Amino acid sequence: MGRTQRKRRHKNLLNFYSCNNEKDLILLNSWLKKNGVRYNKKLVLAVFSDTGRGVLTKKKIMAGEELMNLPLNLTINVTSLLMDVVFCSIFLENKIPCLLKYNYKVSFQSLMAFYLVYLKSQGNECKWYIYLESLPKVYTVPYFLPIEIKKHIDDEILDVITKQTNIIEHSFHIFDEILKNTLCNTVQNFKSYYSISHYEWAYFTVNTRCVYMDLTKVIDLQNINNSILSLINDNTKISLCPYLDMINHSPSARNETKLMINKEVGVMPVTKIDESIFSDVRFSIYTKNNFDPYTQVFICYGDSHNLKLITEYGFYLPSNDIDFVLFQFDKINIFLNAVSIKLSNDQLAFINNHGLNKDLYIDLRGLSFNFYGLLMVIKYYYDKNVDISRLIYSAAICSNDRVLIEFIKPMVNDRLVNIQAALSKLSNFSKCFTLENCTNLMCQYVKILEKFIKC
Ligand SMILES: C[S@@+](CC[C@H](N)C(=O)[O-])C[C@H]1O[C@@H](n2cnc3c(N)ncnc32)[C@H](O)[C@@H]1O
Repeated sequence: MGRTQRKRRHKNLLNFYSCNNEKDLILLNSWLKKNGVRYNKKLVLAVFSDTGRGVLTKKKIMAGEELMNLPLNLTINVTSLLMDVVFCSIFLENKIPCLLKYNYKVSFQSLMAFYLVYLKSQGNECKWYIYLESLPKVYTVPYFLPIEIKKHIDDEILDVITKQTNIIEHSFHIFDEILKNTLCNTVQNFKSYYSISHYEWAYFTVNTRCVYMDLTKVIDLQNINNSILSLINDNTKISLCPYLDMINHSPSARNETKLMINKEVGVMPVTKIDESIFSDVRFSIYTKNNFDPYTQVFICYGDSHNLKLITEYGFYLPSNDIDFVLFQFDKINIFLNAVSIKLSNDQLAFINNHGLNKDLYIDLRGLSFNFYGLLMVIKYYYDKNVDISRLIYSAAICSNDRVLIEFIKPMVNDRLVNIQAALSKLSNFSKCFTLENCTNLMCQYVKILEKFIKC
């Protein structure tokens, strides 16, 4: 090993420690191997100072290399729920016709969460016990912040939490009623284990760890009327994949997944699926990046702006220049009324038809296209010298009309002052990781708005 290489390795070594001694992870590794997981020999689990637990490579990884692949029956996906006879009988043997009553009423994510609680309630008798034990015990999403802190965090963060709360409470109660009325008498443990806190944990396990998995090539999900899938109002394309879900996110990572189907399994009807078929189907993930020896391996989870990362995954990326501050159309209207501007019906129709009531935000580059277009409609719609439709499309090229920017600055300033006041209130609470994520994002909002006001 040359001097530069030794130095680099030493520097990287400072950023993590290995998980070799952690009981849960040793058990997880041997359980996965026993059940047919194949992962790149260069990879090991480690704890990193900046991201926590993740995956480290001991040797160089080149773009195009497979990171890991696992048999489908070692993932928790839609077929796992459908093949679980006892779980399905909770719904199918019930005092209420729940498939009808709750037709299209819950998301697949909620159903997966309910299934996870069911698995968890089985303790060490569950096939997934070792995997379930290796999962985080708590999540750092702001959903779990105490109410007195939530009162002061920014509206955008609060909006997401409110939506999450509605979904979680609504689906929790539906499943609660189904469980209370089931005639299946082998789920007594589950009945006493099922609680809002266990359901919340399961919901965020699914939220933070699921990967996209499209099984339409192997199962036919069309005729689902008499199956538990008639409850769901979205698609089933998410899955929990042990070990793969140990890989952390980087916005610059690029990767691809694919289903590897060995023998001709055809497209199975929902009613005919059985476990043996799926040992011949494997799920594989490839990276399109190079990773140096003794560095962390990342994949990309999708959107990387901090509002999403904080509220859905519980972490914050510093110096993230894709962050933006949203302004709701309703709030802009309130500002307009305060400065004695009332939009006419024609203006409102134009705004609706052009979608100018959505995606209204300011980022480090300034006003979004829609925000700028909306301001144009407000200011120039009745100007006889202006063709408003043409003008809006010119906004894609040039968006620095001082009249429009100066016009909106008081509203932007109000927003800035409110965030600063909220930050000052939040500074009185004792620090915790989740609160810090929120205040970091709010400081980022301050930076964006100050830059806009100063321009
Ligand atoms: C799919 S899991 C990855 C493994 C996880 N770190 C663990 O300990 O089990 C996703 C979670 O990892 C954490 N995470 C992922 N990427 C991160 C990053 N770049 N920085 C900090 N935390 C990250 C977040 O808590 C996120 O909810």
